[in-house]
This record gives sequence, structure tokens and C-alpha cells, in this order.
Amino acid sequence: MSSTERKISADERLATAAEKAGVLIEALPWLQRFHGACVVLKYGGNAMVDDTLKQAFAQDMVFLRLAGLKPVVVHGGGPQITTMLTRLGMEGEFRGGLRVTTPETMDVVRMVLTGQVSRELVGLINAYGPYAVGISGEDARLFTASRKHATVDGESVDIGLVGEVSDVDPDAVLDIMNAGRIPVVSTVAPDADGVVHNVNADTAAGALAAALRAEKLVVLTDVEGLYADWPDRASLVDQVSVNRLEDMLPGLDSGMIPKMEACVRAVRGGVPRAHVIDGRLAHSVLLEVFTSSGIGTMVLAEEPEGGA
Ligand SMILES: Nc1ncnc2c1ncn2[C@@H]1O[C@H](COP(=O)(O)OP(=O)(O)O)[C@@H](O)[C@H]1O
Ligand SMILES: CC(=O)N[C@@H](CCC(=O)OP(=O)(O)O)C(=O)O
Repeated sequence: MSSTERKISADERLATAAEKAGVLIEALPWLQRFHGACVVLKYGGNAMVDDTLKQAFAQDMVFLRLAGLKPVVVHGGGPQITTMLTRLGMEGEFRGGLRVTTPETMDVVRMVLTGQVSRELVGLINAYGPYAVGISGEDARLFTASRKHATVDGESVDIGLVGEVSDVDPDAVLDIMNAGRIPVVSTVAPDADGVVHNVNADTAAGALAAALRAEKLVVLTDVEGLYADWPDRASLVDQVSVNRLEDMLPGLDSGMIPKMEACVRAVRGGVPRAHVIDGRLAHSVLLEVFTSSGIGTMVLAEEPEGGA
């Protein structure tokens, strides 16, 4: 190797090192700001189907924990429930973005969420250390459900054993969190009579974030964020106030409705910021929490600076 070649490779190494140090140091203000903060993350079924992305999400949870934050995971599992219903020869139907849930469907929902999806996610996180503990809305009265109807064409429709979260007792989640572990929450919840209901995971995440007074709610999904004029890709909203978002709610399409309602509930309940981000991007959580690049849609209590 000539001395010129040696000099180029040394220069390249220095440049790469400086770039890496720059990335690390960019996280410093966020590490300071969020040290000790509780962050609720909704990990959605559609962002959960790719093995590499699942692995990256699990790493991100451990990274957050070791960086001094307190992550709480609320998982979905809609596609996984649909797959199991199909395998069992049962029909699945959604109305107003929510699954029509008969008692037989409820058995499958409970089995898939607590017995399959939660177990898998807990295992993936625990590959990096003994952190994740699975918990369901049925445990220690975490969630109490009340019957929820869907709204279809402005009409209220009975869709069976589907629940709204009417009450949250976050003590069991706090116990796990304060022991330095990562709660992984499944969204099955009994009503006041003990009848188990199917709660949409976005809905549960919004309610839990508010009850925990989390610093952030982060909802991962399979689009870049909220589009004001779906499906026009040029209409991605980067910041929106909770007032403006409430005005937009009636015009939104099914999948986004529970997500945006969850953001509204969290921010109205005292969570300073709620985010919807693209779960198809590996390590999108780290980008959201530790960089200033600002990905996805951020919902905040006040009007964003510069209008919008
Ligand atoms: N205004 C909108 N902005 C973005 N996505 C929208 C909008 N309206 C409907 N959607 C749909 O919502 C979907 C996300 O909801 P859903 O499929 O329930 O996600 P997840 O499985 O992540 O919970 C998107 O893939 C998109 O098809
Ligand atoms: C009432 C209702 O629709 N419940 C959802 C619960 C799972 C969920 O919310 O999963 P995702 O976040 O992956 O959509 C369902 O049965 O699909």
C-alpha cells in the first residue's frame, strides 16, 4: 500500500468515526430530557409481520430501557387474529375499524393476543436481557371495559364484545416498570361484570398513556403518519394540535380513527406529545426519541409553531 493510499484510508476512518460520534452526541439533549421518563409504545399488528423489524423493535425497547427511559409496550395483533380465524375456518369482519367480536371470536382474540403475540414479543425483548414481562388488561384490574359500538355512516352499530376502556388501574404496570422491567400489555379487558371484551390496541395505548401520565405516546403503524387527504402522499401531516385533530376525526378512514382517537385521549389526558410513526422503518422508535429529524405525525396540546 502506498503512503497516499494509507493516508486516504486513515482520513476515511477519521471521517467515519467523526460521523458516528456526531450521531451519538446528537442524542445527548434527548437523553437528558427523557431520562427517567415513561414512554408508551403501541406496536401494531401490521408493523409486526416482518422478522427483521420485530427484532429491531425489541432492540429499541432494550436500548430505551438502558438509556434510562421507562418503556411500556402495548401490542396489537389484528393480522395475527385474522390469520388464526381463517385457519379455524371462522369469519372475520370489521365495522368502523373495529372487529365484530362474537363470544367464539373473543376466545380466539384472547388466545392470540395473550398466548401468541405477547409471548413472541416478550421472548424477542428478553433475548437482550431479562426485561420484558407480559401482562393483560385482565391482570390486577389493569383495564375495565365498557361495551363500545362502532359508528358506520353516522349510525351506531352493535359489534359484540368490543370494549372501550372505561377505567385504568396502572398500579401493576407501575410495579413492573419501577422494578426496571418492560411491561408488554395485551388489550383484553373484563367489563364490570367480568365479561371479557376485545379492546382495540390503539384505544388501550391512549388510555394507558394518559393514566401513566407518560411523557410520550408513540404509535407505530404501516404508513408514514397521518395524511390529511388520504391517500394523497403529499398530504402527510407533520404536526397537528389536538383541537385541529378533533375537527379532522369525522373525515378519517377506518384504520386511522382509533389511532387518532388514542392520540387525542392521551394528549387531553396530560401526555405532552403523541406520535404516529412508520413502523416499516427499522429503528424508527430510536429516530423519533433520540434525534431532531422529526418523523411521522406529532400531536400536541397547543397549536404548532408557525400554524398548521
Ligand atoms: N388519513 C389517513 N392517513 C394515514 N393512513 C390512513 C388514513 N386513513 C386510513 N388509513 C389507513 O390506516 C392504516 C393503518 O391502520 P391499521 O391498518 O389499523 O394499522 P395497524 O395494524 O398498524 O394498527 C393505513 O395502512 C392506511 O391504510
Ligand atoms: C376491537 C378490535 O378491533 N380489536 C383488535 C385488537 C387487536 C388490535 O388492535 O391490533 P392492531 O393494532 O394490530 O390493529 C382486533 O380484534 O383486531
